[in-house]
This record gives sequence, structure tokens and C-alpha cells, in this order.
Amino acid sequence: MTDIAGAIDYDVLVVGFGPTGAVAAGRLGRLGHRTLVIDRLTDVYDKPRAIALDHEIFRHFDNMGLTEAISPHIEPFTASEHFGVDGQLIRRIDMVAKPYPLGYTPSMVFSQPAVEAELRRHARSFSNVHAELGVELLGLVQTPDRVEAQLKDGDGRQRSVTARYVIGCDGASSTVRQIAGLGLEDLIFDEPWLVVDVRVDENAIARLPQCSAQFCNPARPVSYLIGPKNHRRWEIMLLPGEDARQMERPDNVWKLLAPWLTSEDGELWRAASYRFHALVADEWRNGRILIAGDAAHQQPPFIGQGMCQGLRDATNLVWKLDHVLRGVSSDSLLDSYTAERKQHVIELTGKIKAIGQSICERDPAAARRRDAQILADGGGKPLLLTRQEIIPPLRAGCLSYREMPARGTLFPQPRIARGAASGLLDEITGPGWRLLIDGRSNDAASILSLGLTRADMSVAAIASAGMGCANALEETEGVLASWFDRHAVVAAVVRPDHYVFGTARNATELGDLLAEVDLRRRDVPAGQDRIPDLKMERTP
Ligand SMILES: O=C(O)CCc1cccc(O)c1
Repeated sequence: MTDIAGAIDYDVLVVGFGPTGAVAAGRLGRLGHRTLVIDRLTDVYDKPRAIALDHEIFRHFDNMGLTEAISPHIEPFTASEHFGVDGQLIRRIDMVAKPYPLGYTPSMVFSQPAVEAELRRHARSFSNVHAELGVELLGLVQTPDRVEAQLKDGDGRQRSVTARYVIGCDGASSTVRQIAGLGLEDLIFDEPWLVVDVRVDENAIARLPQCSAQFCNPARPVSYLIGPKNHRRWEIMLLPGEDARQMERPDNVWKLLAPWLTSEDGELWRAASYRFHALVADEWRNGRILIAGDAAHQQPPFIGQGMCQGLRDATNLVWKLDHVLRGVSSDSLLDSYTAERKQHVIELTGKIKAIGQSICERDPAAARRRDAQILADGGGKPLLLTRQEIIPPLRAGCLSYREMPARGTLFPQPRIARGAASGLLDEITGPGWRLLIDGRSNDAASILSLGLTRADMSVAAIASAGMGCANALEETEGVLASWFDRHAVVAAVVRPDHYVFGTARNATELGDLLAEVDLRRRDVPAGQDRIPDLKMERTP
């Protein structure tokens, strides 16, 4: 690949080198696209903002070859215990049990500055990715086949570059979104909170709660999160009349932390006040300009999905841009980006809001009613939820037209025997388009031969030891066998972002499904991508 430093024409310009921009640039880099990524700031922000990620995102990092580099900065997320008005346990949110569906710990905490530095390093490792820091975007002009971007360097010098597409990953106050004229829809949530990060001294850690917690006390709701190593986070609701800037002052912060710690017990890493709100862009695309991450949506943090949503955007968009840039698909495939991601964000934000509203209840009588209701939902005991059940599927976009089991859900990743050891399926098939077949099915051999005519997909039959067709891979934990059984299907077509395009119960249905893949990828007809009518509950 050629070194592209100093070029003036690119395939993609990525604006913003935070996690979403770095993942977009790294993925475009691996796919061979000439990419310029710019950021206004000259360094990684040295304080954590996101703290949680999940197995879907870790799978992307693993696919990108980052596991070894980022694992030292990641730990399993503890369960979260939610306590009611009288301090009683009302709800417990945990991970799904083993065997883990995607092959990784389902929920994790991480140290953002360290992981972000690795994401940047990875993006820059491709000679076809050029990163420029301290560079500001001034303007964008679309021509029929390019976007011209006006840039300002750190020394004030102005210049322009062109790109076939621009992705705005430039955060909540996105310049790209504003220039592209993409509006924000208010999903109606607006609460003032103070986020406090502490590096706690070793001898004080044992005195702190050993689970993450939501103290749903109407006098002052507080979230407590156990981050990696000695990082602990408190999110503290600000009360009417409290001045956000004043509350960030260390003396006030330590007063708020008094139930848990004193200033002798650790180092204040960050105290920042935010309005937790919920917003989504009306459209995520204007011609050759697209937006992702906080530029396209913002949500309250209550289940730790903020960064995950941004990285889902980047992964969704990059495989589609790759198809368009390689001429595999027409650029109408990019319309499915808004259709898929906007619906997903609206639906997940609705669930986050519902949890947030229950945590933020300030009226003691209403809070007691809430506690009683949650306990009743748990059959008289604390309600048990898993974080993963809260994440919705994709419902519209580049998916089979027909409703069918598992369409739009995340495909699992079984562990596969490899000699005396084992590995994960993606290591064998890669993360492109895949046809995965239940090796136990009577049709496995004919389905396999149908799949083998496809040059654009990796094809594999999978079965447990001693139960498969001759050419089946051998899974060691039964994850996929139970998935096929649960959905009563024998084959799945899976997209490069691991979402299920569609499933089939036999060879005939698979033939139809594969024809549909070709149709959908080539041209996604307008109207088929309409977002289902997901009404947000709006607070009056
Ligand atoms: O999933 C949970 O148990 C809580 C996740 C979380 C992460 C970050 C902030 C926050 O308020 C909650």
C-alpha cells in the first residue's frame, strides 16, 4: 500500500479520532481504503468518559486484532445491585451465564484513555491511513463525486482536501452534523448529574461495596461503578438549586462522597457535571456525508451503552462503505445505515430512559410504589435482569424482507475444537459475509454444497463432537447447537457486523435467502428501509 501522508484526495475523511473515529479509520485501513482522520485536539483525552463495553464490541476489537493490546485495560463488569428507598435490594442486573454466547465475558469495564490510545495506534498502523491532530474542520462542500473539506491546521494555515465520503465522529456538538444540516430529535430526558472518578487507595478499596450499585434514594440518586483496577466511579444526581460548576469543586465532591470515602482514601481523577439527555439525529446521512457516535445520538449512561452505540455505528457503516467503494453495492446501501442504527438507538434509548426514570425518581411516595412494583415483577423477590436482554435487534435495513427467526439479532460465536486446543469461530471464518450451517441437519450436505458456490461468503457447517456431517467444524460448548434449536432453523446468513441477515429451515429456503442477499446488497429499494413506527414514550 502507498503511504498517503500529504495526499489531497482520499476515499474517506473521518472527522474525530475518539473511539468511534479510531475504529472507523482502523477498519477502513484494514480494508485498504485511503483514509484521512483528523481531530481538533492534539492528544487523547486523559480522563475516562466511557467506562463500560460489552461482548459485541469486544468481538469487534478481537476481529481487529486488538485483544492482546487492550486486555490489560479491561476487566469483567461486576453485577449491579439496585437499592430502594429503605436501602433494600430491589433489582440485580448481571451478565448472561456461561457458556458465553459470543465467546467473551458479556459485560466489561475498561480504562478509556489507554484503550483509546491503542485504537489510535492500530488505525495509524496502516500505511493507507493518515492521522492529523490539531486540525479543525471549517467547511464541507459536496460535488457529484466528492466532498471538498476545508481544514485549518494548528498554525492557522487553511487548505482543502477531497474525499469520496466523510464520516463525522466529532462528538455531541458535531461540526459535521451542523454543516450537513442534520437535525436532532429530542427523546425527552434531561437530568443534571455529577460524574466523579476516583483512583482509590488499595487499603480503602475493601471498605467500598463489592458490586456496582444504583442507590435509588429519592433524596439523592447515586450510581456506583467498579471500574478496572482501583478506578471507582460515582454518578451523583444534582438537586434543584445546586450549581453544577460549584458542585465540581473538590471540597464539594468529597462532601458528596463522604458516605464512602474521605479525601485521604484516594485521588480525585475527574469531577464533571453533565446534563444526561437523550437525542437522536433525524437523518444520519446527507449525500456523501454521514455521522456516527455522539454526533448522531446521545443517551443517559444508565446501562453503560454510550460508547458501544458509537462503535456499532462505525462497524455498521464501514462494511457498507466498503461495499460501495469497491462497487459491490450502489450507494443506496448507505440509506440502510440510518434505517438500522436510528431505530436501534431509539429503541435502546427508550429502555435506558425507563431504567433512568426509575433510578431518578425524586418523589418518596412514587419511589416506594416503584420499589413495590419492581419487587412484584420479581415475584416478591429482587428482580433479576441480564444486561444483554436489554439490547434490541435490528428491525429494518439490509436484512431479509421476510420476517423469520433471529433476523436482525447478533449471531453467536461458538468455540471450535482445533486439535487439542480450541479457538473462536471468527478466527476460522473471518468476519465477512458468512453462511453458517447446522452440521446436525439432514440437509447439511446439500446446504453446504449450495453455499460452496458462493465466492463472496465463507461457508461452514458446525456440529458438536460426533454428531456432524463429514465436513463440519466441531464446537465444544454447544452454543450454536442450542441457537439453531431455539430458532428451529438449519442455516443462517450473517453480515460482516455479525448481525443475522436471515435464516433458513431447509435448502429451498436457503436458495431464496441467498438470492435476496444479492438483491439487497446491490440495491436497497427505498421504502423497504422505512423505520418501524417505534413510538418513544414522551414525558409530558
Ligand atoms: O449495567 C450496569 O449495571 C450499569 C452500567 C453503567 C455504566 C456506566 C454508567 C452507568 O450509570 C451505568
